[in-house]
Amino acid sequence: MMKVLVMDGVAEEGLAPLRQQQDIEVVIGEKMTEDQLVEVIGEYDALIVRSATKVTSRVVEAAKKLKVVGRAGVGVDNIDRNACTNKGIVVVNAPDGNTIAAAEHTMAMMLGLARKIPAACGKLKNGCWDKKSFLGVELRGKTLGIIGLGRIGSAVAKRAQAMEMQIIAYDPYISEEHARKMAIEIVTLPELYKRADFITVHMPKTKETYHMINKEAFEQMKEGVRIINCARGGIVDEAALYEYMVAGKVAGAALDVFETEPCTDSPLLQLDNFIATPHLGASTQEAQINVAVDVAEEIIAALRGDLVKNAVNMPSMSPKLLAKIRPFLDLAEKLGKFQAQMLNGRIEKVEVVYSGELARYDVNPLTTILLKGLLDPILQENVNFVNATLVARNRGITVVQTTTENGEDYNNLIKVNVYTDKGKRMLAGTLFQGNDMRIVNIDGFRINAATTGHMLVVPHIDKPGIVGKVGTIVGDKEINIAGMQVGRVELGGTAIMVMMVDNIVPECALEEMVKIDGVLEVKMVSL
Ligand SMILES: NC(=O)C1=CN([C@@H]2O[C@H](COP(=O)(O)OP(=O)(O)OC[C@H]3O[C@@H](n4cnc5c(N)ncnc54)[C@H](O)[C@@H]3O)[C@@H](O)[C@H]2O)C=CC1
Ligand SMILES: O=C(O)C(=O)COP(=O)(O)O
Repeated sequence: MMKVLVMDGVAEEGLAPLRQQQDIEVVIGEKMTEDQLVEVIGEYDALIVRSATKVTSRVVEAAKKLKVVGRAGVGVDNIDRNACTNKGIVVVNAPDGNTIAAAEHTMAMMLGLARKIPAACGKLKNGCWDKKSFLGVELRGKTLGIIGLGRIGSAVAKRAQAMEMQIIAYDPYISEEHARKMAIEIVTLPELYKRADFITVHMPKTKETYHMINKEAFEQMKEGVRIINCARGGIVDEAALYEYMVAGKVAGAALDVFETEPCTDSPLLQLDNFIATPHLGASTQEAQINVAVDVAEEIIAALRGDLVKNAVNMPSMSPKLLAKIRPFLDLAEKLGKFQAQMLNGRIEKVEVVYSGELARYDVNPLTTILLKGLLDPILQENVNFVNATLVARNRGITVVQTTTENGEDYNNLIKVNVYTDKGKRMLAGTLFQGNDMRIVNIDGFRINAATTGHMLVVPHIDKPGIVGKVGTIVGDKEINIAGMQVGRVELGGTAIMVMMVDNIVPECALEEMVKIDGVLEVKMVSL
């Protein structure tokens, strides 16, 4: 039975797919300290959190069976991704489910600021009918500066356009074409600060974005600017914001997120023109069901060893791409595993060439799984789809990946050259119609071998008697020979024999074979 710990009040409706699994037990956790989580995490195979639970390196280290951490939401800054990656734990999020909720909350904040609704409401509830103090401004005709034009930023832009605002945006990672299609003007950050009446941020908290809205930024802004942060606490420097609000340069600010959460004692909370909500951007019924369902499906996929769509620490892919490349993933892993058993010496470089139809796809996931196949049998540590690239890099292995339209004689071909301190090995495989996986080349010798079972790979000098002698040794060990292939380039030169056998041939028999005159090397490969 696999156990999933669900924290932070993830919507029950969304957990139904998990509860339907016969072999998965769902445990709803109460709020825990780091120490408490460290104590219990060892029993769990999966953990689901929102933003409150911090999945620190200590928690990850204490995990014994943990395979996946799911974030029922977007931001994963509360999860130590590096620690998870090192340990081969998948981190998944649910990036689409709360976009509208966060965008609508941003609009609510903007309107609340423009019309001072919270302060007016508060005064009225205290028995004061004050019409004079709450003269507002209209959104129509104002310039909205959006920093971070991703899912939420774009959804905010669309809604603000309906309010007849002019939208300018700064996002160094999106194309101008994308912005132009949405009738948004891309500008530099200083220009955005200079022109915007309202500024809203919608990017992750990173080293780059931490305190991005600081004194220096406020200095460049318009008198009377209004600031909204429904993204992450810390993007706006709260001390600087307070200073510029008190000085009157910032006419109003609305924060849904704070550098330290929960936050109940910030001096900002004393200011009338400051609006705050306790990290409610994603808190709609709809969004909570969406993200819970999405994350539950991803958790099931990860626990079953299937590929997940929204992994944040490994190559993930759209269902469409996944459907296309899934059979190639199996082939790539087999090629890696095959090469691992053929190698002599320390791996220095892995070169993967994808050709034919493969040149049209994103082949990064193929290289990752090939590395997993290659490194997992060799290394003591657990190598998987999450940490394979990192493990290779940490071991100083150079990985080169190229694509070419020219598939030689095949519709598709994956060729792997592995360079070690003892030389180079080449292996190529293809997928024929009907997902028939084949090894078609070993070290330059053309063959046609299946990618399952056990095989003896014997490079030798092409001369009579060798195949028979190898076969006799196999037979003496009572091992059945299921099939055989010989690849050679020229008569009397070197050749390769691939003998399919029903069982693993013992080491002592391999030693006997190496002594046969003309045998150059003997490798036992099991796939
Ligand atoms: N308050 C809440 O409850 C919620 C907060 N969020 C937060 O909102 C933020 C945005 O979420 P999404 O739009 O879904 O993410 P996204 O990944 O679709 O968009 C983020 C955008 O920020 C841009 N960006 C990254 N670094 C930047 C930089 N230095 N300067 C300018 N732009 C930069 C990226 O290019 C990307 O276009 C995240 O931090 C997320 O955690 C999301 C949902 C709810
Ligand atoms: O999805 C996000 O990034 C959020 O910030 C939502 O946080 P929450 O799940 O409401 O704690």
